[in-house]
Amino acid sequence: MTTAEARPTSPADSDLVRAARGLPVERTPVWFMRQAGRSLPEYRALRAGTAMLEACQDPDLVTEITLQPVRRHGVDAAILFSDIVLPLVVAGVDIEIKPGVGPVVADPVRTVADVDALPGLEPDRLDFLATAVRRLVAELGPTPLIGFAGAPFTLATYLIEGGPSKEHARTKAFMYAEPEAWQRLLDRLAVSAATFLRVQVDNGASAVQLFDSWAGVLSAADYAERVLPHSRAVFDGLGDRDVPRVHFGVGTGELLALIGDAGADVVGVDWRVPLDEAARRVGPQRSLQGNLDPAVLLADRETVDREVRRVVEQGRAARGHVFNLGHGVLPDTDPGVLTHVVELVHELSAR
Ligand SMILES: Cc1c2[nH]c(c1CCC(=O)O)Cc1[nH]c(c(CCC(=O)O)c1C)Cc1[nH]c(c(CCC(=O)O)c1C)Cc1[nH]c(c(C)c1CCC(=O)O)C2
Repeated sequence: MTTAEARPTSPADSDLVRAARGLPVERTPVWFMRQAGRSLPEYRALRAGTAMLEACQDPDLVTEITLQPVRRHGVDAAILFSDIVLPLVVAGVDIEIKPGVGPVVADPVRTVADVDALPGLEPDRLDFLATAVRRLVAELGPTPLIGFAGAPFTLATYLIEGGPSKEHARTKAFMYAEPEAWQRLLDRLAVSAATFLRVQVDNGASAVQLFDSWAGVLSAADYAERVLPHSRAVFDGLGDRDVPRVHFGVGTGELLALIGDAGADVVGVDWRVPLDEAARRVGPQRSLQGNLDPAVLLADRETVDREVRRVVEQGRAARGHVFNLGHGVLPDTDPGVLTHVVELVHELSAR
């Protein structure tokens, strides 16, 4: 890269991949968790009449929905339109995503026998995923596609609670009461998450993100002993596939160093810890992703601009910075504000 006009010619040389590896970039790359979704009228139109988990298994819909925010906002990466529970659904677990609620499990995992009865994920059931990823990579050209999976702990919370929950009390109770079955459950979830990620990378995804959204409810000691080894197993399941690995959870301020140690090139940070402080906690060996509060996008333009500037500034303390929100785009976000944030981040960070 010698001139300011030089744009990436391949996903492997994109600002997203470079920032994730701590290499110099033309501009701070930006994408948004949940960038494909209800904030976009074109998404709502396309999804009308199709259940979420059906849409995720239709390569035409997956391709189109994944591309929508790339076209509209000019973000620096696409993220596959899918869901963390999809590997379970494909394996045969009865789960429904209820609009406005989240994943609901028909028969929650409550006993050791339930753990042992969980079906495994056969890779040959993922042809739809391979097809969608290949099509996307062809359409995206130099823009990288981020593949993802849910981490074992966060998936276990849905399986055990039976749906979304605040305290995750049943999950923790099971973790303490049945340590061996807990290990087996998280082992199995790690195997299927790794299978899901490998199909995405082997068909052309340029980076992966492991979502451990609810890991922040754990103490550092419990996380380190009872959860981290299984998340590490997911990353290890990628073998020597040379794509950057992002690891994200909400409320993980006290866990940031451990989240990195699980095998990440990039640690995702929510809005609670400023990025300069997060950089101190994570250390100089990893890049950071985040961390604008998604609620800021509902405020006035001055507030949005001030907060975006702050995040870009504080992000300079990190080895590399991928601009994102601290969690997913809220459904009532004005998509025009998202486009504005992309432009502003690029303008503030242009070399
Ligand atoms: C916890 C979690 C889930 N799913 C996911 C997580 C981890 C990220 C996070 O912490 O938010 C991951 C996810 N889910 C979705 C994506 C697509 C890619 C993206 O644009 O980020 C990703 C990366 C699509 C989706 N997943 C879901 C939607 C909304 C469904 C719809 O449009 O009808 C989308 C676009 C459904 C879903 N699925 C889940 C929830 C909590 C919900 C929201 C329920 C609701 O509020 O209606 C489980």
